[in-house]
Amino acid sequence: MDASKGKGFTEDQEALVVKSWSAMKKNSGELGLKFFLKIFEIAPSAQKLFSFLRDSKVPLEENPKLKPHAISVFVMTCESAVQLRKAGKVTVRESNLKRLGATHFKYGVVDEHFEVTKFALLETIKEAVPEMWSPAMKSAWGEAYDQLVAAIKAEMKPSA
Ligand code: HEM
Repeated sequence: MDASKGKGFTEDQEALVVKSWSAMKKNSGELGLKFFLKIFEIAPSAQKLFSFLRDSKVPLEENPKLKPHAISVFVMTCESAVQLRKAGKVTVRESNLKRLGATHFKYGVVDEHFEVTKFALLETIKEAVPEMWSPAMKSAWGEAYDQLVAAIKAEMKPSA
């Protein structure tokens, strides 16, 4: 293992993330919903951040806009695992990263929300692929998520 490469993110770690995501992909809608319900169970106040939940009369679990955000978190964390191994850093296109930073800043997302979301993400994966789950898989997803969040946070400032 060469720690100077990929901030220590190894081929094995990338493979663990990619393998589990391939197994989960077909159920991503259902998983995405479960994932966000977990976040709101731990941190009910996080619901207030989402304009489409605030202004909506349909029950939370029926809101059609919730799944896409949940799936974005899964997909982008998985992509960040691939990038970490290949490039040693998260390489979401800069314009996208700037937009993501600005959006999350604007909606008032804070460190605690990212923490709760990490916990819920790992729990969701553990329940989705129990036969694959391992401490190594947990730390691979956790690290890919942390690095992605660090890149988003670095751009969390008002948009120009
Ligand atoms: C790795 C972590 C995350 C990723 C990849 C992510 C991704 C995204 C994406 C792609 C959007 C669409 C808007 C845009 O592209 O600018 C978005 C919007 C948003 N995200 Fe996230 N997000 C993450 C974490 C979080 C967390 C932890 C929260 C709060 C619990 C959150 C709350 C929001 C809100 C409130 C919006 C705006 C939704 C609206 O239109 O009302 N995000 N996010």
